[in-house]
Amino acid sequence: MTDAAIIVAAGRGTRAGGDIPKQWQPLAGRRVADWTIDAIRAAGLSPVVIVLHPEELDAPGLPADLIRVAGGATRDASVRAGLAALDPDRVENVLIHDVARPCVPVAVIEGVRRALQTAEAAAPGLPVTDALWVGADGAVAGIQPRDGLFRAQTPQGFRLAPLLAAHAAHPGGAADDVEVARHAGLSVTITPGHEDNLKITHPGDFTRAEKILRGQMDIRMGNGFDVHAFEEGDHVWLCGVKVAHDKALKGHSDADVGMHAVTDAIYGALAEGDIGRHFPPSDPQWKGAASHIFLRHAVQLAAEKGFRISNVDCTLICERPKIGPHAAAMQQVMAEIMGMEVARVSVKATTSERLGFTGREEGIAAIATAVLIA
Ligand SMILES: Nc1ccn([C@@H]2O[C@H](COP(=O)(O)OP(=O)(O)OP(=O)(O)O)[C@@H](O)[C@H]2O)c(=O)n1
Ligand SMILES: C[C@](O)(CO)[C@H](O)COP(=O)(O)O
Repeated sequence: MTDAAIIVAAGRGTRAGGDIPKQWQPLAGRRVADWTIDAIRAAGLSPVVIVLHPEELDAPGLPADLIRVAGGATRDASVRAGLAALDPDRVENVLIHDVARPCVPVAVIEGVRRALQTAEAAAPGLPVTDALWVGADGAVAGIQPRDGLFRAQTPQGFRLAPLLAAHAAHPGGAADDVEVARHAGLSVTITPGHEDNLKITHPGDFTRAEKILRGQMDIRMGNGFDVHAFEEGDHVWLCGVKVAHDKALKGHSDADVGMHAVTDAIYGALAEGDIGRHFPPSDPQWKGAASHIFLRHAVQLAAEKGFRISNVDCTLICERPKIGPHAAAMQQVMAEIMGMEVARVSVKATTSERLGFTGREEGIAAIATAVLIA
């Protein structure tokens, strides 16, 4: 039995403004929804259902393992659609989260899951700390005691079977799933919420969320440098592309000097040494190996450590062959290997003005930079 998640993302975000619904608007270099999905997946919840507006069911760029479901006209209708996609024989608990809360700290999610070990329902809340007024016509008409009042957050967690029954019995129009659960008589434990777990509701909330996410980011940068000498041959491999040439590059593997520099930049950002440490040249199994094996390993290692590659930039240093005609293809191949957008992969070249070993056409050098973000 597993703990599943439902991310409700079918709303229109009318209060947030903008040309597109808030979940698809940019936030700290990605879309709001991308941050929310990553936060939920990082907590180890599985399966993850995402409830989308019927016209956005084929939204691009979402992880392939998400279960996509069409939502309804209200939040509770969307939650019911998400619940229907879960298998009660396999899912014990379900955590329901607003896509509009992209900065949810993992501790908030863990707090809910921990409480569900004994409670039938649990949700994060923050005690109200400001004085509360009742307003009328722009004036204070009364004071509302704040004792015992909480601001409700998500994810809200429940045993799946009782929550399904609670939603089936509810007349509709609930603000959240805690309201539905309580209507059915379930007891809901309050777990610690967090100020960072704001719900993007109005235009100014994007700036607040961006500050929080940028503050949480772990940004690493690495560089890589590699050189391979020429030998007799009729082509070279550069950044995954076979380029016809009147020489070949000499090396233990396929001698793809550009891909090696990028791979070393990723290892460098992770403080994980270089290719030679992970694929020793003394090991005969790597003789003639295609360099994408090394690059894939570095990318996998980054993912295991919780990093995604934000961008890479590689400069090839040679007089010949001319790189310009092949640069777009090189970027495409490298992006595919790394699972990145092509626009985040740069391959360019320079000569060394006929100076030094590259100038004398004795070999090719490559330098690369990679930025990783967790
Ligand atoms: N029919 C709806 C309405 C809301 N939601 C989701 O419920 C969450 C909380 O709702 P809210 O913040 O109010 O989002 P919107 O409904 O999109 O915003 P607005 O009310 O400003 O239009 C959001 O993640 C939203 O996508 C949903 O899945 N289906
Ligand atoms: C579910 C919720 O985020 C808990 O605070 C909140 O009730 C959603 O309210 P909205 O009016 O749909 O934004």
